[in-house]
Amino acid sequence: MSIRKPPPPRLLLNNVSCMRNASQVLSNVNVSLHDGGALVLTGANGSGKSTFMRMLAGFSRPSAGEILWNGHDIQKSTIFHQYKLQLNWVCLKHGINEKSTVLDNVELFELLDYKRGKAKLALQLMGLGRLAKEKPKMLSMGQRKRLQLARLLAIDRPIWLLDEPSVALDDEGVKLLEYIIAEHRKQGGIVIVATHLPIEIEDAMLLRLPPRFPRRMTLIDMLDRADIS
Ligand SMILES: Nc1ncnc2c1ncn2[C@@H]1O[C@H](COP(=O)(O)OP(=O)(O)OP(=O)(O)O)[C@@H](O)[C@H]1O
Repeated sequence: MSIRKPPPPRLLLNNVSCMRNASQVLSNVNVSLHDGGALVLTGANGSGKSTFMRMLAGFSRPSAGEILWNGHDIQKSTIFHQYKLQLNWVCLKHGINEKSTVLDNVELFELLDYKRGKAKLALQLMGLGRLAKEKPKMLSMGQRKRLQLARLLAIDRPIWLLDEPSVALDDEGVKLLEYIIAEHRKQGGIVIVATHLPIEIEDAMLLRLPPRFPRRMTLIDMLDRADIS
């Protein structure tokens, strides 16, 4: 009987460190994700969550260690080109074109990905169907976030990098976000979320980054000492 080797993780961070502006932000991070996996990244302000996401998206290079996709180092240019096409990225900067309609803002993303036909449905699912023909200036902050999430659904790439995806969402929006994450994982997608806000993601790995500059005093202690009343 032959024993089959388990498949390598789809994504592996092997002792990864990262510098920003000549100072060490991430040190010796190890993460392994298979299809359908999820990682929730938490930590204090400045602890390196966005740096982690930027590194995975290829905007920053690890200063040590390696990031492997399907067992290949993403820093190799031929691999990186293929790897980038797997990524879907949501962050606090909305990247919304104010001159186009809400629908065009999703369809443009589809077009860049040589896809079409899912934009309207994605907007409807995110509760923006009746705003599809409006300009983004008509959208609230939470609706802008929903527009970003509609893009995720429309272009449907396997690895989702979500930096603070629930900021500005109402309770229903957070439930929708949790729902689309769960559905994406059922299809074998991988989801990495950096967040300060609570989010329910079943069986997600949790990585809490240590604070970079531990505070000796909290703001409350300082106010207490100053005796402001
Ligand atoms: N553009 C930049 N150039 C140089 N250093 C930066 C830059 N942006 C952030 N940093 C540094 O990198 C560190 C990590 O920042 P990062 O944005 O990754 O933290 P974060 O955990 O996402 O924080 P937050 O919770 O506030 O969003 C910060 O302490 C900051 O000093």
